[in-house]
Amino acid sequence: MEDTVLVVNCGSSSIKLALFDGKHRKLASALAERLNQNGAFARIDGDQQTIPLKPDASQDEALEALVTAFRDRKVMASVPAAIGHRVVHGGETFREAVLIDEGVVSAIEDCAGLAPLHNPVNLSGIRATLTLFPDVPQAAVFDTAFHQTLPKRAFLYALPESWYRNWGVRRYGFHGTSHAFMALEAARLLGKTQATTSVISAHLGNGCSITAIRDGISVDTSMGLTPLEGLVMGTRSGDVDPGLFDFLRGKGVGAEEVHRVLNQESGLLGLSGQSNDMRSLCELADHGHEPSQTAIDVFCFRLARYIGAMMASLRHLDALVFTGGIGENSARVRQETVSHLRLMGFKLSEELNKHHGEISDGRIESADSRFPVLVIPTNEELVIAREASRLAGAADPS
Ligand SMILES: Nc1ncnc2c1ncn2[C@@H]1O[C@H](COP(=O)(O)OP(=O)(O)O)[C@@H](O)[C@H]1O
Ligand SMILES: CC(=O)OP(=O)(O)O
Ligand SMILES: [Mg+2]
Repeated sequence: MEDTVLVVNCGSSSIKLALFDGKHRKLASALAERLNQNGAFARIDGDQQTIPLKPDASQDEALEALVTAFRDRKVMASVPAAIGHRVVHGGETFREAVLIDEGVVSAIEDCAGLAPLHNPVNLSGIRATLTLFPDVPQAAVFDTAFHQTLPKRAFLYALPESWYRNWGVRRYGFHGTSHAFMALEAARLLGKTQATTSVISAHLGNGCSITAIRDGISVDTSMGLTPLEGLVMGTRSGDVDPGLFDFLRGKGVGAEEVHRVLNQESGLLGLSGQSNDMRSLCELADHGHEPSQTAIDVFCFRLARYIGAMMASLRHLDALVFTGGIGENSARVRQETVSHLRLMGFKLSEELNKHHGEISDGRIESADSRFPVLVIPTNEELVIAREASRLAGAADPS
C-alpha cells in the first residue's frame, strides 16, 4: 500500500478531490461541478480533457468517475493509505477529527438537521469511498471542530436556555479547518508559536466567515447555528433581522420561501441582481454598473464591522488575515474593507496590497499601520490530509 492520502470535499453541487503523497505534497487535484443538475462535468486540474459524466450525475457517480480517472491517468497507482473527508457540521459531538465507523456515520446523520445543505452530501461522499475502498482508514474532519473552544458568552444566543439544552440551538461556527490553518500559517510568518499568536482571520470564498483567534484558539466567529449567519456571502444574506420572517408572512411569503431566498438568492447575487461571483462584480462595477458597486460596498462594510466586533475578544492582535478566493485575490475588497478601519489604526500599503505575491511574504500593511495585515492562501485539503494520516497512523497496529 502506498502512503498517499486522498481528500474528499463533497459539496451540494460539487466535489473537490485532492491526492497527497506521504510528505503531504499535493500530487493532483480534481473537480466535479454542477452535479444533480443538467450539465455536470469533471476534470483533473491542469488537464485539458474533461472526464465523461452523465449530465445529471450524482455525487457518488462523480466521485467514482474522478477516482477512475486518477487511476487511468496513473495519478493514483494503488489504494490510498488514508482518506480524509470534509464534514461541515459536527455539532457538539465532535471536538476534533475522528476515524469513521458506523457510530460516526450515524452521529453525522444526527447533525444533518443543522446543516441540511452540507451534511447529507458529505455523507454520500463518505459512503461512496467506503464502498470503493472498504479497507482504507477514513477520517472525518469537521468545519465546526476548531470553534468548540468558543466561550459560552460567544456561542449562546439570547434565547430561552431550554432551546440550547433541548435542541442544541447555539452558535457553532464553520470554516474551522481554514481558520485553524490561518492560525498556524500566521504564526509561522510572524516567527511565533501558534499558542502565542492572536489573529482575526477572514475567510472570504463562496461562503464567508470571520474568526477571532486568541493564543491559537477560536474565541469568536461570525457564523452561527448554520452557515447562514454573519458576513455577506455569494448567495447567502448573512445577518438579517429575524423579524423579517413575520413581516414577509404578512406579504404572503412563507418561511420556507424566505429561507430559500436567504440561502440561494441573497448576498452578492441578490444585491447586484447579476452574479454571486466577486470577480464578475468588480468587472461590472468598473463598467459603471451601480448595483454591483453597491454589493461590493455592503460586503466590505459588513466585513469591516465584524473586524471591529472581533476586537472585543482579543487581548492583543498580531495580524488581520485575509484568505479564500476573494480574500486572496481581491485587492479592491481588502482596500475598501480596511479603509473603514482607520480609527483602529489599520492601514494598507497600496503597492503591497496589489503586488504582495511578488514583493512580500504576504504582508500588505503600510509602515504606519498599527497592526500587520496578511494575505495567506488557505489550504483546507492539506489540513484534512494531515489529520487523516495522523489518525490512520494512530490506528495502524504495525
Ligand atoms: N481575482 C479575483 N478578484 C475578485 N474575486 C475573486 C478573484 N478570484 C477569485 N475570486 C472570488 O472568489 C470567490 C470564490 O472563492 P473560493 O474560495 O474559490 O470559493 P469556495 O468557497 O467555493 O472554495 C468568488 O466570488 C470569486 O469571484
Ligand atoms: C460552511 C460553508 O459555508 O461552506 P462553503 O463556504 O463551502 O459553502
Ligand atoms: Mg476554494
